Amino acid sequence: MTAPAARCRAVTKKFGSVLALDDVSFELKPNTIHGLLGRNGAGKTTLMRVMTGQEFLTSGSVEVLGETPLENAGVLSQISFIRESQKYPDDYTVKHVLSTASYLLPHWDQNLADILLDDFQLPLKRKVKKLSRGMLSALGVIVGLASRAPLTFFDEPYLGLDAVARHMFYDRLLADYAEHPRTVVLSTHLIDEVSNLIEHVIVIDKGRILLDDSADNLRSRATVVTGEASSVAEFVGPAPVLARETLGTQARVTAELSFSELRKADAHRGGLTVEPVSLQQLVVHTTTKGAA
Ligand SMILES: Nc1ncnc2c1ncn2[C@@H]1O[C@H](COP(=O)(O)OP(=O)(O)OP(=O)(O)O)[C@@H](O)[C@H]1O
Repeated sequence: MTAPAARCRAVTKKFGSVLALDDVSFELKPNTIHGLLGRNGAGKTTLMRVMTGQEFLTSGSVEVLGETPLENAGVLSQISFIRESQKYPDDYTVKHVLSTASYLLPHWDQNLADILLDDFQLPLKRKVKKLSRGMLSALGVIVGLASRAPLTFFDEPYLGLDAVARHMFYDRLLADYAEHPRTVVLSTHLIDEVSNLIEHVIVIDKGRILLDDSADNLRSRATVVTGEASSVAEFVGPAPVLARETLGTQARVTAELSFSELRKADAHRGGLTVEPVSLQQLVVHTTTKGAA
């Protein structure tokens, strides 16, 4: 079995009386794009800070690439952590940021950085403090991608990016990842946008892991059934219902039924349509249930 890229064991992190992480245990799979999903304040950033050696733990242990990340220059040089609130020295230009990153990150690819600079049309000589919000996010995205770090964390990297730029980020990430597989953690609230990108899903709520499974497994957990209400009810049977909408005699029900070809054929005979549940629906349902 291949070693995990990182592993948290019973990690608890308290900030005074705030329990940000509560007995968290999970692994990051090597060469996999993970979605780290959860509501505001769920603990996503804290989890990434813990894994990148920026926070001391209250209890538990973290291993990254087989070692502790805390004050471990060797491990930290293999990690790229991109977040919106990144601070740069006051007089830094875009060029300074890129040359510092190229110096600190041994897997840096300048050719990729140049292509991305052109894609996102970032002015090399402009001071970072004069960049627009979207340009600042684009700079983070460029550093994160061109670093080609074996372990790359993107903490909501899209803030301020318009839809075209966000999709450019997703496309470039996917294309570069296909050629240079690595472990990626993407924390985002835009679940629908990234659902084709994410291979493994981790959902955190109030500092606890609620879901930790492959995106394919999750999608097959539930099915959306649409059609005449009584036929839908008959088809769904006793399966737990996650969501229900009705419009006149029509119903659209999301139920814990695995999505299969067999069910699809049955549904068609009954004049119903069936679709796999979307990741977003599943995450919303899981976190609302967790909050209840
Ligand atoms: N340095 C800190 N001091 C005190 N409390 C903190 C600190 N950092 C985080 N917290 C608290 O820990 C909890 C988790 O915060 P965290 O930033 O990890 O959430 P998040 O999932 O990243 O949220 P968002 O999606 O809103 O960015 C929150 O209640 C937050 O207020």
